[in-house]
Amino acid sequence: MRAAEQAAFDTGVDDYGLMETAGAAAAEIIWRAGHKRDALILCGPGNNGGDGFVIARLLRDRGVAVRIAALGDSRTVSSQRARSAWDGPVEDVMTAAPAGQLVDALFGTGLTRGLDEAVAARLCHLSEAATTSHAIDLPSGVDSDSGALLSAVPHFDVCIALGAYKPAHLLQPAAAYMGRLALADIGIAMPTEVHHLGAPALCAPGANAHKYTRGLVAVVAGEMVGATCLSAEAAARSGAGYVRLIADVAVPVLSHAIVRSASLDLDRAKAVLVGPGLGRDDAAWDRLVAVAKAGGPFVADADALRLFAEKGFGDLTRPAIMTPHEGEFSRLFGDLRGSKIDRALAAARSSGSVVVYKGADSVIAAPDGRAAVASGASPWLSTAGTGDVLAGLAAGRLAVTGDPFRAACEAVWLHGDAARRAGPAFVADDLLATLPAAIAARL
Ligand SMILES: NC(=O)C1=CN([C@@H]2O[C@H](COP(=O)(O)OP(=O)(O)OC[C@H]3O[C@@H](n4cnc5c(N)ncnc54)[C@H](O)[C@@H]3O)[C@@H](O)[C@H]2O)[C@@H](O)CC1
Ligand SMILES: [K+]
Repeated sequence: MRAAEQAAFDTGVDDYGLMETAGAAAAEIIWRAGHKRDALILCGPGNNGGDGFVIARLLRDRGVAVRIAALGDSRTVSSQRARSAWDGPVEDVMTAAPAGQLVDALFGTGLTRGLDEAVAARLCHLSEAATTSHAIDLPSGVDSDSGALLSAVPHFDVCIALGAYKPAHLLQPAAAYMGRLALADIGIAMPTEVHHLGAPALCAPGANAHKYTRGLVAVVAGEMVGATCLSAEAAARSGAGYVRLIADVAVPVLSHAIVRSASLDLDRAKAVLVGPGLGRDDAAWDRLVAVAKAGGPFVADADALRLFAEKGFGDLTRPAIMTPHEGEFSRLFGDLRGSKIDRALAAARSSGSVVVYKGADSVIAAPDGRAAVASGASPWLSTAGTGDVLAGLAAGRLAVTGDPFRAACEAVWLHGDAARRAGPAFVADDLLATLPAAIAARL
């Protein structure tokens, strides 16, 4: 963000002009949400506080009863200018009375440490006392680059991101405190490769499609066929044309459309899934090695990730996609530094695989530096078997598209949307029923 701002300054945009633009964009969003409800604007010492002074002036010009409470003096040139354009009184944050709307312009991207305990408590109190609370750029107390909470932060109704989403807007734990995210355009082009995962555009099969052109997915079973079956069923509903389940043991209930093979028959497979229900014994490792040695694109999940973490990749073909949760990720890649986005990108770069680093904030990272973050997933997804469904979907979309990053993004989106459609308290099997509607919505 700082580099993008500097690039704008280099082309003649001035610092204060940018603050006026940011303040106007934020004021417009607040106005639409709250209209003439009275507002208390909390202004910090830096440019975030400067934005607050601009917002206050513009809301007052629209007839809103606005009060300002500042945390000390304004210390940057632009924020001093914004403050001098405000001719009303300035109260003290520690003593100001609450209002119907609270606007937090204490600290933004310049935050370097947590707020003083008393200030953080005051922010929480004033926010809870308001009907609507807005955070300008970021909730004060949130670390912009990692999404960590450096001090107590209230739950905001709206967070107005200025210019671009920062990692904290998408990553946990911070993202849970943002409420509705609003992106304010301040006319700065962001060179970032990190995106909020958007809805994919999917294609229906062409008029001449047949099952092989739509993609054959081979799903490799092992010890626990239940998990493998969930994956296979998800792959069968992913848009792929053919699912072959490779299992040399009896398989309980399965759609009749899923074809079984006792041998490791990967013929015509456009994608292979290995891991869910695989087991971790020598036979499981042999199967995994056989899949990797076959050389085609494959998705590794669950036990396959555990086995790779134990035994290393050696000179085996790397998975096209890996889908680790937190524990699997750290076993595979160790303690990497930086935000979850940084860690996912480092893992993708070092492994040469697309990495879906799962969680409440799943990060999809590609070896070439692209990344997308899926935030706002249903917390009901935290139930057994949903990972098997995601892995099946990823393999299915890989067979359809042939593009690991795109496939992983589509799979994560469809998985999240299927969960949303399933409502509360579903079991992983229920996602199979809502997947076709999730796909239909994206055609
Ligand atoms: N030209 C620009 O740089 C623009 C910046 N904008 C706004 O400016 C913000 C960044 O402004 P700043 O870099 O001035 O930083 P902030 O306003 O976020 O913070 C101000 C200063 O407070 C001090 N500080 C940090 N943590 C503290 C703590 N816990 N307690 C007490 N003091 C603390 C630091 O010295 C920091 O530089 C953005 O989030 C955005 O809201 C927008 O106005 C758009 C234009
Ligand atoms: K803020």
